[in-house]
Amino acid sequence: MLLSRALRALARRHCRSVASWPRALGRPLLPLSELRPVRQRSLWSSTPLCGAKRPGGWHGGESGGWTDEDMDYEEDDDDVEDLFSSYATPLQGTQKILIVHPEVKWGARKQHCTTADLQVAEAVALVQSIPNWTVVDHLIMSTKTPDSKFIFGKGNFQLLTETVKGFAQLTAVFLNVERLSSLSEKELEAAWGVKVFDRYSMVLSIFRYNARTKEAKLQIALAELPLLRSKLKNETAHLDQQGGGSRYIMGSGETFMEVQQRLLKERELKIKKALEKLKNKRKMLRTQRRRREFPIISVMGYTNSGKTTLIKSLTGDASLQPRDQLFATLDVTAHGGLLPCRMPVIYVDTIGFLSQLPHNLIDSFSATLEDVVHSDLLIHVRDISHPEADNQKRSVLAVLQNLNVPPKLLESMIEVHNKIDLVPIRYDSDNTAIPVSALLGYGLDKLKQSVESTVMTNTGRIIMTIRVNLESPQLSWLYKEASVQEVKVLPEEGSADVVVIITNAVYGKYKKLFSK
Ligand SMILES: Nc1nc2c(ncn2[C@@H]2O[C@H](COP(=O)(O)OP(=O)(O)OP(=O)(O)O)[C@@H](O)[C@H]2O)c(=O)[nH]1
Ligand SMILES: [Mg+2]
Repeated sequence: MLLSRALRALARRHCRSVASWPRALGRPLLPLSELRPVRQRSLWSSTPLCGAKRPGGWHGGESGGWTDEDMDYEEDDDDVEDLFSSYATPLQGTQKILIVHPEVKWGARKQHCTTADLQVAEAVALVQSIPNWTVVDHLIMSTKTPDSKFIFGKGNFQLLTETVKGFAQLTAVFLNVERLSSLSEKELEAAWGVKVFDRYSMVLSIFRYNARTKEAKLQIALAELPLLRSKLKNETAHLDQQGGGSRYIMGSGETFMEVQQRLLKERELKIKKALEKLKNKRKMLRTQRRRREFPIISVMGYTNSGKTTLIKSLTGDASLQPRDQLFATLDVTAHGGLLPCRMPVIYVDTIGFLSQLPHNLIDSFSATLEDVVHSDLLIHVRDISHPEADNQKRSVLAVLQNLNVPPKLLESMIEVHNKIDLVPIRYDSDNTAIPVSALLGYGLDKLKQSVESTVMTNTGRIIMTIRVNLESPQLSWLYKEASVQEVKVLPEEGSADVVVIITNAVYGKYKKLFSK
């Protein structure tokens, strides 16, 4: 690694380089060549449901409202592309990035639950999520003034500037802080002569790279608005210094600042309106699923914990593409599966969580997470081999709390301890959590049993035997409205004993229709 003389001095005196840190926290990342974007069009995948017969209307049915094409597209695609592309973080080409992690050693801003090394490791994994973005080196540098314009004290900042300038090929610096003010960003870029990222703009770049659907693109466009607003503030301040920012534009009755603010407001309204339309559509899809009474199981957890891999193992859906990459899944997709009792269920794959994500970034994606709130069961997937597993759990639970998930749903949540194949000793979870390896298929039977019993309880379903008259439409009605498990024909009596999984409401309807 190319270390300038200044950097070596700096590393010796003021900071620790973590160049030896294992990639992606101990697990080798996939070669970059394998990290290509793959369009995930898997909602209601056409993969057979573990060899079972699809229930009527499973793949579209009479209402035809079951595929992600429905969420995907209408006449105003051009508008969305316009909103998405008119402000782009620099994605093209190769980026060679120096990661700088400001470490606060004392006071209220000190992070107690984690270490600087682990935070740097996550920053490395973030950068490496985008193909052709590489980490040139990473530094941990202490600061007593993390909120100041230059983040570091004068001496450290000077040394850091020399270091940055010592890297001939460097294209960007990633300062591992939640959010830089646009003034700081501008001044740091001026001092270092390269692009400067904070966590907000880094995560947005990854989102941009992975966004495929209209909804994801609009959410990103919304999340970029605060950046545009603070940039505008800076530009106007700069123009004001030259006496231009608050001058009226001829004939318009508005100043430059006012025109720009108005355009941003219009943009925001347009994005929100388009998102609202999609939200209504999502609601409609949910209602349709409900009408068919398939239980919905949302699989959520920290990014890269193995959510997509787990759903792939549970459903056999070959179209799912798990990747060793942060935020590989940006769009909520649904996948049909069968429980051991052969009841069809829907597994919903969700966007991963990340600690220290600015609130408005989460807010922009909250519509996507609404499906979580409306599920019948939550599965929390944790990468138990990860050194930050406990902190990750805390972050996930904090976000769930903010989403106003009903307490009953939270209490019945199943915790899955994934990646046990990476834990060197025999793994036994210390509580009710279920240890699995989604990749190798360990522990899945126990998980399915637990999912089945919790889904039954949460949705008020029961297994019962109903005697039906074979001359009446009772049996075909049950096939349509409930989940028929077994039919034992009694030829002499012209009837059959039918084992069904049925909700109380549907059983009530059955009795009303067929009891004499
Ligand atoms: N060794 C091992 N690797 C696993 C296991 N489960 C998932 N992985 C790997 O972990 C990486 C991330 O898996 P994903 O399923 O994409 O994780 P995710 O939670 O969906 O990630 P995001 O969509 O980015 O939030 C992939 O490289 C998987 O192969 C497991 O049980 N054992
Ligand atoms: Mg995923």
